[in-house]
Amino acid sequence: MAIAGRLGGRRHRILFVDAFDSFTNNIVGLLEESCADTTVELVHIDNAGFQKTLESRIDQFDAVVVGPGPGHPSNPDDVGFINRLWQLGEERMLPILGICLGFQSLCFAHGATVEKLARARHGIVNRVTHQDDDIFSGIGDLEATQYHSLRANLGFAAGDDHVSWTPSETCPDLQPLAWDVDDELNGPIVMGVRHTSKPFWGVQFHPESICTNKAGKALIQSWWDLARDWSRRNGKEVAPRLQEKQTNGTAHKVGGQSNGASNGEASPGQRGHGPLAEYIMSITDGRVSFEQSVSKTIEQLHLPHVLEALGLVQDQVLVLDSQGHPSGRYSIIGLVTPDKTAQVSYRVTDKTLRYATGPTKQQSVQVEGIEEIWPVLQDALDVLQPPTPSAFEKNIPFWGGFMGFVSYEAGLESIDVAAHPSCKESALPDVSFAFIHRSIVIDHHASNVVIQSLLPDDEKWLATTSRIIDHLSSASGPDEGTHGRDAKRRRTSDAVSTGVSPEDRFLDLALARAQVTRPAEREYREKVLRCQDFLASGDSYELCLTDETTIALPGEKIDEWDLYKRLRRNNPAPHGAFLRLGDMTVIGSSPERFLRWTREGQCQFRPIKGTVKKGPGMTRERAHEILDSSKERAENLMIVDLIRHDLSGVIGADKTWVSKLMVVEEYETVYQLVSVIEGELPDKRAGLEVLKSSLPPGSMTGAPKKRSCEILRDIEKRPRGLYSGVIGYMDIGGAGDFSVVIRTAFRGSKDSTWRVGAGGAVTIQSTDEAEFHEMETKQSSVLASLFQQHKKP
Ligand SMILES: C=C(O[C@@H]1C=C(C(=O)O)C=C[C@H]1O)C(=O)O
Ligand SMILES: NC(=O)CC[C@H](N)C(=O)O
Repeated sequence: MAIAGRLGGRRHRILFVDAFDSFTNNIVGLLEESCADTTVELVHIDNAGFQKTLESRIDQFDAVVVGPGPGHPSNPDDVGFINRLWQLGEERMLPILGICLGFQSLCFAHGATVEKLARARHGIVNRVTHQDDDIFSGIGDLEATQYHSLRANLGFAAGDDHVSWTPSETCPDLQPLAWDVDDELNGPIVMGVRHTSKPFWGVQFHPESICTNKAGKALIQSWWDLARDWSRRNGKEVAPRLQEKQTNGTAHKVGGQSNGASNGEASPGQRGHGPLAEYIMSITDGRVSFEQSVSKTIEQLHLPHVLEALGLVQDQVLVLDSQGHPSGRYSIIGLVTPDKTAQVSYRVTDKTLRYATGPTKQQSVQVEGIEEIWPVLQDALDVLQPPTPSAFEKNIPFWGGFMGFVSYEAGLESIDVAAHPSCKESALPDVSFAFIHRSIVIDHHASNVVIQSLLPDDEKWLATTSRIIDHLSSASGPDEGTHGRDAKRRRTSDAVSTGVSPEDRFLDLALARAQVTRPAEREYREKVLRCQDFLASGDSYELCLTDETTIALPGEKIDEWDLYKRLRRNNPAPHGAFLRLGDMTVIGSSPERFLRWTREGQCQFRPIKGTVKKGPGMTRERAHEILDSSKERAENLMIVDLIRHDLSGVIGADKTWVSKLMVVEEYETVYQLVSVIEGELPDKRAGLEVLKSSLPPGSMTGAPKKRSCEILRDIEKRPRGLYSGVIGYMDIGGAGDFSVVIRTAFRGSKDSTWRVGAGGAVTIQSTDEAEFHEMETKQSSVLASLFQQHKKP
């Protein structure tokens, strides 16, 4: 076996062939971890350059791993050049391991039919039966995750209900090595094979999944040992190359351009400072003040009172509001200052970046043909980095910087999926941020408030703001923003004592004339069934189907702030948002954090997948029982594996871990299943790179992400816009925090129609009826909150 000392820093090379799966980087990480002294290099199945010179390029590798992916091995678009690998001549032969689609393609090339399962197995964790032989030798009991719709049929006699360990007449060259024998509906499914004379192996399951037990890693080690043995015996050892080891799990890309998603490839970055950074600096004549901040302890502070007292609710403003939810700690108010606050926006349809100060739009600048907006934002953050961070309250997550949102379609752009053509009709921005100099951060746990400004000579504003807040905290009543046991009682008493205010009466009058258009049940259920056709054919493992409800209020002047206060009162959630930014107004109460990163370099995703509605007869215990079912767990597992892939593509699999797997959390109207995926960033700038590389949020797409988004676009036939995007901030100190835009209403400032998206993950185990009701539950958690003065007890 290769030992580091003998190799003297030289490394073996494994080629990973990526069929655009969403678990690729997890496999790359597992290979790096399991195969000593090895570098993994990645090529996409459609890489034209690589295909042209495949034979000579393959010679430079010790082994190949052919990965999973959507589709069927008989479809050239799904497998690209994979089928050619099984035809390599004697002189080019090398060890190859196929995983899932790669396994199916091995079987297909050797005589098997690849057919649909009676019921697809996505996110199912099950025992794999093997004979402790070949690559399964010494690995112990194997529990493995499966993500497949198709099966390889090696041609054992129909009706044969017991497994075979010898080749069949149809596939004489393939020896079965493992089976899943527990699925009554599908019967025994072959889970592993080896070629009887060539160094080809394949497994139907996913050894890299978070729910595959440690035998998954042992299997990869065992394969690598056999692969190395074969190479030695056949005089095929490639001289190990002298190479830098890359971060585990972030494979080098081979062979130049591919037609696929960027998959975490580093963007070129900019030399010097770009026009946006210069522009923001010019607003303050190149001066930035970092030291002015006032911190005070307050007992009771009601966020709406702060905004109202400061006169912020009628103009442009950004509020990230934890809405008094026990798990939300901070609320952040970003102030838009006329002629000082740069507002930056970008639309995917015209690829034009626009920026201006404040709503006056004087000095508006347009930059066309923008390739990527992310380096432009990073550049501006770099310029404004505080030189002496110690002058700031360390615990305050936002010191100043960009606050705003990114739409679903901007996320599609980053994975190279074209938006639905009707997107062209929308005038709304896909990326919109304001560079916030003045902000107020309330820490509801520590009961303090910090008033901050990055503007030079801003003492007067700090003093005035401070005085107003002082006055409020001494005068205010019970606080919605407090947490802990009393929070709920206080909220309720606050609500009850409020009675019917004039604002509420005014809102009711306007809302009574609203035209609400909801998704039609029949059509939604048909869409669920269409999704399931794609799940059954192997094109997707999970599809987060969504639709939109519209609330048209033609001719009605509605107070958006009053509407928002209703939403936060009736449906509080930790990631509330009230944004009046550029041409958009947003009111939301999202329960889901997307991604947060700290200045110290920790990052965290918190996907929600699995929802149970509260109601008569639904106890906490019953909700736990339902959320513990294989359907709900499968939904969640797929997203956890997907996010592990997204994150490790940037920071490496060895810096990525899952700290919570499928825990039940309670919200106002639903119970949800939540997981937490964490990582360690190499530097401050990596936060933005992780954000960009992980959009759109996996919990809103399904897996594999790219193919699933294409399918959803063609089924949903509408732009999702801000819904399914993210809202949050990136601060100058290097921290960031974004929530997933769900349970949210938004509209363009010139539109009289509010849009409220809602949906849920469709899996093969879903029923169209239940999916429709899940979508309705989520949609009505927003609608009912807007239309009712107070939530019915
Ligand atoms: C699609 C929505 O929610 C997403 C889907 C969930 C699910 O399928 O259980 C849960 C939370 C969100 O990630 C929505 O709220 O509209
Ligand atoms: N995970 C996979 O590679 C899936 C392979 C194939 N598309 C199937 O669904 O069976």
